[in-house]
Amino acid sequence: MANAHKVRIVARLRPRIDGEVDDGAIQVCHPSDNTSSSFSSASGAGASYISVPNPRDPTELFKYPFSSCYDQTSTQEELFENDVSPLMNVVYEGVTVTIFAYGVTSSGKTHTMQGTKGQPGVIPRAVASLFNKRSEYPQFQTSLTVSYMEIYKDEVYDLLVERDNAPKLPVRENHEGMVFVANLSSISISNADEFDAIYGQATKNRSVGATNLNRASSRSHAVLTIEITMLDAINNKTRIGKLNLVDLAGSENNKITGNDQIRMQESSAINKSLSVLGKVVHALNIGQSRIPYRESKLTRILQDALGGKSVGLLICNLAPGVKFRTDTVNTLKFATQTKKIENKPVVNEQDNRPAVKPHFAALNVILRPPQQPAKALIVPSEPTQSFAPHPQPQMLVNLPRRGRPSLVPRPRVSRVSSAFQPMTAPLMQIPEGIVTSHSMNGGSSFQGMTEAEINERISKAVEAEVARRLEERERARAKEEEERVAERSASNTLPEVSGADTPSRRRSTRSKSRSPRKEDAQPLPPGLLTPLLKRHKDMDNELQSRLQELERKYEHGDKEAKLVAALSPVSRKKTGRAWVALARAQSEKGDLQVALDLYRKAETYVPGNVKLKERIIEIEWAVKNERPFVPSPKRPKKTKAERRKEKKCREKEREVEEKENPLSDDQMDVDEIAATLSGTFGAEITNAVGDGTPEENINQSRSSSPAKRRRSEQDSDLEHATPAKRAKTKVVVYGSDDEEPLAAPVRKGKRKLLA
Ligand SMILES: Nc1ncnc2c1ncn2[C@@H]1O[C@H](COP(=O)(O)OP(=O)(O)OP(=O)(O)O)[C@@H](O)[C@H]1O
Repeated sequence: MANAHKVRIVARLRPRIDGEVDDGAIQVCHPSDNTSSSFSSASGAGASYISVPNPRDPTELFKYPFSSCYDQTSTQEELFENDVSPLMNVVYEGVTVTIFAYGVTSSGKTHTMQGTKGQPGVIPRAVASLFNKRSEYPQFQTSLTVSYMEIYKDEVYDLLVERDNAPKLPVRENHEGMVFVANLSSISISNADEFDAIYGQATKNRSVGATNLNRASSRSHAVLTIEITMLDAINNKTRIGKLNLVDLAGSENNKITGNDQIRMQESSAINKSLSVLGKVVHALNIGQSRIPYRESKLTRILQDALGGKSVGLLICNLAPGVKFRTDTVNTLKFATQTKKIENKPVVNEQDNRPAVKPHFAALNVILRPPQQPAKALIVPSEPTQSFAPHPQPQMLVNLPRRGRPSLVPRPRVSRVSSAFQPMTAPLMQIPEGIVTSHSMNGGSSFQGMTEAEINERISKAVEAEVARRLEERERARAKEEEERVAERSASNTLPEVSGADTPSRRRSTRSKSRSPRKEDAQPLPPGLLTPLLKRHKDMDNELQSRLQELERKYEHGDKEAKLVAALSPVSRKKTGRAWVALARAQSEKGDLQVALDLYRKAETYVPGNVKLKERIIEIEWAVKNERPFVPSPKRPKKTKAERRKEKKCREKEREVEEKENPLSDDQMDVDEIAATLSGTFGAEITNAVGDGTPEENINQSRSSSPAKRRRSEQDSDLEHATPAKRAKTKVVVYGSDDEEPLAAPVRKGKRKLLA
């Protein structure tokens, strides 16, 4: 599955809840569907769409077509069967699927994802479906694990451990660029009931609080991951499918949530992370080279679902209330942009057959990490905390190395069903020591080792290698010397036969002795050819040993390339630097050939370094032409003042950037998100108004600026507009799937298209 796959978007409008003012202005339209179905999932020109009046201009109607649109009467079952169930097969194909619910606070995200006992949502249905589907894949021995985390105030917590003891978990990236949450626990589950018990308990750990808008408002983003490991014993392969179910916290307008200080802080974190999500989506859409995933933990963790290797489904939840109108428009604009994002899903499958090639013994000895004791099986429903320094890798390493990092934490402790043994074969055919660490650690190449220990091992490896090379060089020199002595003694003998020992004479004598003319053929004195024959033998030996050396180097080079790939960028740089230092020392000593070898070695670790390339070319030239190497003069070091000046310049640039982009403000609230989204998605958005009661509107208009009052009036114009007035609207269609404007129902010639 290497083709691009766009994120699928479905919209769901929830029913009105008690005390809510619903003016019926948000409509779910199914133009190609004349039946009274509560949803439609046609695509193309006849696609269903959500229509919303522009909160600032009642004569304008926004239309948002999506893959499926669910109205207020839709059921949990309909949504699951129509849009979620087909993705369960994709998980069984070994692909990561991410489903996330997005919407303003109280729009029904938790209801859709979690549901209630009577109306179970996407999560319990998906897990039940995954268990049911096991029988459709009899070729696999299947095991399922669950992990569950929340991102609360931009910190990650494990929901499978007691809330009081839950530490903040770090988000890390392994050398494959895959993002994972370190030390996140996961539990093996063998049936849906077991899952329900664990999920029910874990959900109680989630941060929930009451606001004016929702009695049980989620104060965090929750990410539940189900991982299926499928062992194909016949073909000796393992496939891993993942399902990420994400219930995002809702964006909030603090003017109407009535939040206290704690809620305000939560709200600020929620809104900030959502605005970063908006920025990421925007950056992906305009093809920016830098996607700001790192600006929030949420986007880092969702990285794979946004332009990564997974299949994505966004459920866009909408609230019908008048007071949510602006936020609803923002939600729809966000969804419209998200549907343009293309992912490149890949199948996570690995071959378990053991590596054929022998291991690279030397590096293996030096770099092999300490052996870890076998990990105990973890009893389901009793999540234990592992303190292993490094978690399991997130995805299989035989995946293509390009592409964006993976989403979702792979559990730090492998919990396997007792039905079969865990995978034991290395995941990649690279030196054993490296493979072991690589395959057992998500974040580091060397299991259980600190950076200092890794560096120490690297330096030892480098030193050993250099010592070996120097020794070799010495041996070669001694041999050369021996040859020279032998040659000299041979030429000392020759004058007895051929006269004075001038170089030209020596040359001619040698040529004569090699190809004697018949007429010159004379019996040579006994023992005369012995040194020459010895020399030939030596040359043969040398040639042979050089060939062997070459073969060894070739082999070594291959291993080394793998070693380089297994190191983190920092370790690569450090190792490169160590080689350069040694090379420089050799070049200063005048041993250019050794220096050249060492520089070349350094280059394998830092291939893009231009200076290093130049140095190699210079030394190569010097060696080839037997000239002394004179290094090109060093660039003068920058003074403190110059460095300070440069730093200031950089800071100034950053400030300008931040000014242009107000999203970096931690205290951002929903108004700012609206402003950002308006910039991002091309329409002007106002602040949300109150709940529409006359008293509140009066109070609000008294306290607000004239501009805000004007907007407020326009909003209320629309709210109280008659259907006839609303019918006299211009229509703006956002992000139609086929980029064709939908037919405008009214007001000919006044249609605007914002793609
Ligand atoms: N489709 C629906 N049918 C019936 N009731 C619904 C539906 N969707 C939501 N609700 C009700 O609306 C209220 C708010 O829903 P919910 O808590 O799921 O919103 P939310 O988007 O998760 O909010 P928050 O972001 O604040 O956590 C709940 O009382 C829920 O039962």
